[in-house]
Amino acid sequence: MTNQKESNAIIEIEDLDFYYNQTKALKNVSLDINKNEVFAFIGPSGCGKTTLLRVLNRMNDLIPKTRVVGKVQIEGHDIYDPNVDVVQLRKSVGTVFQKPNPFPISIFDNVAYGPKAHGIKNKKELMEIVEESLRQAALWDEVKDRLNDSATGLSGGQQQRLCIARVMAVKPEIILMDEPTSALDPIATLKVEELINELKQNYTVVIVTHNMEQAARVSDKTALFLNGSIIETNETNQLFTNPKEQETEDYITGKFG
Ligand SMILES: Nc1ncnc2c1ncn2[C@@H]1O[C@H](COP(=O)(O)OP(=O)(O)OP(=O)(O)O)[C@@H](O)[C@H]1O
Repeated sequence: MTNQKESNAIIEIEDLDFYYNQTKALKNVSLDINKNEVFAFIGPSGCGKTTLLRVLNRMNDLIPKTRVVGKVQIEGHDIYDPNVDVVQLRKSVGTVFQKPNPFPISIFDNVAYGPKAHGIKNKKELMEIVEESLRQAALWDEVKDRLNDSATGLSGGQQQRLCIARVMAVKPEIILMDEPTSALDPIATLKVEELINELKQNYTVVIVTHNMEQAARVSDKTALFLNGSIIETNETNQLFTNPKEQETEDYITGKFG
């Protein structure tokens, strides 16, 4: 087992076990993720990638009978401390889901939704946030003349970039992406991948992907999961070209998974 410890970490996970009722879905996971890094979780179906992603903004709290053992720190704070404000946590750790899930309201209102919920009422300020977020999501030029149209009229790829803009509008530190392109065609996928490359200038991105080529294209570091454990964490190009563990080599050469 190879786990990595570094000092510039924005996310620090130490000896984490995660249970769904009696089932242990994550076992003794330790991992550091650095600021402004794109970090990919790969591994076969059911190995715990999504579970770990959801640990990072306490989305698993919504599932009854789940239990976290161990330490998860973000920016030096234990996010499982009972005093943590979970709404604030989810503001600073946003999520983009597998299927684009815009609200059935206008493009503008989708992006303004989060800032409004966090108390911003000034129209000019909201307009600035909406424009900036849509620009950052590489969608502004495509939608600037139809901001009042329903978001459901956008293509799947545009909807996913809108969901990314929606997350960015509340100015998170970290963006979690759970298979963000699996419902998209290759061109829309490419656009989202290009966007991920841009995002790391301002954000830390953690991405779950089934697609090893995608991990290789977009991420700086990768962790391979098997059966709830991390087998290897490494620089992405090292992990794919010169894996340290036999199981990594077997996985990336398609011997299982
Ligand atoms: N809500 C849940 N209740 C009970 N068990 C769950 C729940 N969600 C996931 N699990 C179990 O936890 C384990 C890890 O699942 P998880 O979804 O994290 O894997 P994954 O690597 O993301 O898989 P995939 O690539 O198929 O999405 C699996 O055995 C799964 O069946």
